Amino acid sequence: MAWTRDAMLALDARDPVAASRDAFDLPPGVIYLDGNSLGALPRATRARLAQVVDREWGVDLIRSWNSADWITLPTRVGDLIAPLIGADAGEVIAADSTSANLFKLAAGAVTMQRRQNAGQGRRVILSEPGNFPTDLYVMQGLADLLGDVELRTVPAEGLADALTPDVALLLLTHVHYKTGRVHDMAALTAKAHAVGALALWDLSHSAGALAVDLNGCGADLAVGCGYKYLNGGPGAPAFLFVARRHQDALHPPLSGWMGHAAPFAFGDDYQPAPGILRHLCGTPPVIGLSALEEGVKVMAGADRDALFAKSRRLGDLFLELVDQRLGAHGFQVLCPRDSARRGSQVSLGHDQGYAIVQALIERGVIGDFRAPEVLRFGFAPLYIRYVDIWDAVDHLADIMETGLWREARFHERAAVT
Ligand SMILES: Cc1ncc(COP(=O)(O)O)c(C=O)c1O
Ligand SMILES: Nc1c(O)cccc1C(=O)C[C@H](N)C(=O)O
Repeated sequence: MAWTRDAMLALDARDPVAASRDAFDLPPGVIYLDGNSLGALPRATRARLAQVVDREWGVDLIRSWNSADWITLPTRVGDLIAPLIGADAGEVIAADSTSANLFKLAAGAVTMQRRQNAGQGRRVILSEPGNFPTDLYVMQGLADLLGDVELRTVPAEGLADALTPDVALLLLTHVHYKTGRVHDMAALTAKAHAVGALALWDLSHSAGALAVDLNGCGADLAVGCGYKYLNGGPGAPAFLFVARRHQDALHPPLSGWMGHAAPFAFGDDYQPAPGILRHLCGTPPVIGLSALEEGVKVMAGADRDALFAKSRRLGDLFLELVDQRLGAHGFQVLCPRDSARRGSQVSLGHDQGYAIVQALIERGVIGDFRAPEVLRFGFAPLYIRYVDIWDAVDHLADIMETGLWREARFHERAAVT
């Protein structure tokens, strides 16, 4: 079917989750297709931060750890995130960054495997080339630190066969940040378990974007970002998940006082807290966690089936419009066309990708560019409308037809892309 702008407006009029856009403060004139990198600002966050800063910090000062319940923020936010990723209450905590959490869980998992009989001879952390850089870098650092551990990377198609009895841990990003491709979490986790390995999933591009069922898939461990689809704000705390069955045996490598069983007893010897709490390290970042709590609340209050169905539809429509309108301009589709195999993003390849993205941003259509030549458009289903998809592709077609992207100013590279 040849889509029209009016047809998109009609889809918005019938969209059961359209009203969730009102929970956000979006700048006028901007089509924001970068919520997969930094989510938009929820309206409630402004008031919450004013309350935290002006009242809780400004007036009540240190008393707020108790009176405003600052101390339970990490577990409270973790419990709010849990249903979004198929986890139970008490299995998720909000803490640190995704990079730090990757280290904490991978180090905990590998050393746990070593202590257990099944760990004899297991020295491989298996991942894939082209995984998000921090995932690979942190594992390289961990391998260096432990000395007898090797990071092995195998392309996606070969991962199932590469799960051999020397593997201690499978570490994968569920939705690939560049291509949007989704791994089969259930099948790969089952294969990992069949050889005695554990599975650690990076859900940075999954949480709040598509249905995730960690416990349904038997996943062992997971991490993910708070500032993307969970709308926690720039540098928001991340989250981590430890399946209940591993919680007693998994020792945190960063054995900080906030993960102690009795932090305010101030004893000399470390005793891990029971359950998920032991994965806290230092003092929780209260302002960041308060913002994250507001972001997650918006998602927690929405109809997630409708939301995730909308995600898939937005991506499908974007691709249909690209096929209809951009055929002559040298774009390649780099993401899966099947929405069941794709996260909430579309990735296109073009050798002038950087300049094209800059020209789009100047028009108020904010996507992003990932080297060497990927244009990435993320669809945060809470606030992206069907008509935004039409308008974004319309601008893209115009930029290509007029050759606007050729202007020299669009070719200068910024430090952060
Ligand atoms: C898949 C993935 N993992 C980890 C990160 C980084 O986590 P952080 O920089 O918050 O530690 C990102 C994005 O920055 C990501 O896309
Ligand atoms: N965390 C970011 C940052 O501090 C600056 C710029 C971008 C980011 C990102 O989140 C990148 C993102 N994870 C990606 O998928 O490319």
